[in-house]
Amino acid sequence: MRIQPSILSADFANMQRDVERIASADGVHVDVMDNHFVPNLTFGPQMVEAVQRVSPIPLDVHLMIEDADRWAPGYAELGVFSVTFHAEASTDPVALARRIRHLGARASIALKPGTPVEPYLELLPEFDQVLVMTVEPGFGGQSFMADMMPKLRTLRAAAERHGIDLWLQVDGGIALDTIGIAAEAGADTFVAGSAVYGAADVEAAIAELRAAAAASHAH
Ligand SMILES: O=C(CO)[C@@H](O)[C@H](O)COP(=O)(O)O
Ligand SMILES: [Co+2]
Repeated sequence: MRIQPSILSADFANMQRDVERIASADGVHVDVMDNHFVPNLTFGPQMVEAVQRVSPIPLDVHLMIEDADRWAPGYAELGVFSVTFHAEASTDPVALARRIRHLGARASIALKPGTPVEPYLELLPEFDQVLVMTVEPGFGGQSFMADMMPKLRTLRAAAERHGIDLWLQVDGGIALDTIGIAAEAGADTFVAGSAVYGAADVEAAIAELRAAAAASHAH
C-alpha cells in the first residue's frame, strides 16, 4: 500500500518544507498542468528538478499536458522515479512508455474518467503503472468517483492474466472514507492531496490512510 501525497495541495511558497513534512510517505506526487490539457497551470521541469533536489522520497510525476510524446521524456531525464502521461495526450503510448523506461523512469499511463480501459489491456506489459483518475483532472479537492471502480477490477484481472507486477494508482478524492473502496477494487498506490495537506497532523494522516488501505486491500 503506497501513499503519495500531492503537492498540488502544498504551500507553493514553502515547497521544500512541505515535501520534508511527508518524509514517511512512499512518494511525492507532482501534478504538472499546462492550461491546455486541463484548465489549470502549475509548474514545469525546472520546478520538478528543484523538488527532486530537496525531496527525501521519490518523485511520481503526473503530466496533465498536451503533446506528451514531445514533453514526457524530458521529465524522465530529470531522474524522477515515475512518469505518468495521459493516454488522451499521446499518439503512441507504447513508444512513449518504452522511451521513458529507456531513460530510467517507471512508465505510467493515466486514464481520464471518460476513457475506457479496454484498448489498453493487451498493452499492459509495456507499463509499470496505470493511473485511474477518480476525478476529472485539473484541480484538487474534488469528490471521489466510485463509478471508476470497475476499471480497477478489470485492470487487476488483466495484470494477473499477464503475470505482471503492475501498480494500480488512483488519484482524486482519496480520503479516509474512500481509500478502502479503491483498495478493495484492486488499487495499491494512492494519491492524496487535500486529505494529507489539509490535515492538522500530516504524518498521522499518511499513516491512517495507509492503514485504511491495507485493511481493505483485495489481496
Ligand atoms: O491530478 C490531480 C488533480 O488533477 C491530483 O493529483 C490532485 O492533486 C488530487 O487532489 P485531491 O483530490 O486528493 O485533493
Ligand atoms: Co495527480
